[in-house]
Amino acid sequence: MHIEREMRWHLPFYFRQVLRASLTISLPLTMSQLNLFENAANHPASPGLHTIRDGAYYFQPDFFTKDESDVFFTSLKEHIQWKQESMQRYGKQVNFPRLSAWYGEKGTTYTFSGVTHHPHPWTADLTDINKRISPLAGVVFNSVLLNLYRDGNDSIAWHTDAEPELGPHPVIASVNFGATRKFQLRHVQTKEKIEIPLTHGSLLIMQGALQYHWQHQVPKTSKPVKERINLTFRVIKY
Ligand SMILES: O=C(O)CCC(=O)C(=O)O
Ligand SMILES: [Fe+2]
Repeated sequence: MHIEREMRWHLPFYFRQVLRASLTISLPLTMSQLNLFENAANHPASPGLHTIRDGAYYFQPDFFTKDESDVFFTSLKEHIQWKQESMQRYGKQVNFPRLSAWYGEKGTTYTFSGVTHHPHPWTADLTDINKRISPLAGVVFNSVLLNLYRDGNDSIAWHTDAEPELGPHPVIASVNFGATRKFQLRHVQTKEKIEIPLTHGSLLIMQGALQYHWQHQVPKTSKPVKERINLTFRVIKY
């Protein structure tokens, strides 16, 4: 198992635990069992920690139960103050292909496309979700960006979340409710691609160096898909 030296120092508690556990449990396995174990772990969407080139991510397809996820979806859809954001491009104001909202502690402002966003205060749902995911991520998040993808025409283009507000080694936890959409990672140098279907109730934690070496996107799809809500929990330094 190869982990960059730089990353090893920044793996949060949970990742270190999982690494230790997976090393321990793999010891008594026979060679063929080990191969099975590794193949399963190599599937990008299998549950658990994935160490990849220049980074690591943790994925749990059913972190929230179906019932919990149904309740969160309905409640977030209704109570979040969804907004159509837009940006100036070639002298025209262009709408982003999704609705979004920014929530967090007072002071966790976030600047993108030259616009500084002030957060709405945490809601009960957001506090609940934060409490559930924080122990796994090894950090307590102080802000969350929400996106509502209304149908297959909504998307987010290739980008990284390595903004200066997030500090040098950001831990970002992505929580998903509603329709399954493809989440793609692309290595900046090698162009290697990893695809993870983000299912109803799934949790994806991206960590450390990953944001510097990999971009991510949720592409449009011509398949008929229902609405999807994605929450990316972040720690804003302020
Ligand atoms: O919808 C997603 O899964 C990704 C959202 C995202 O990358 C972002 O908000 O920065
Ligand atoms: Fe992102």
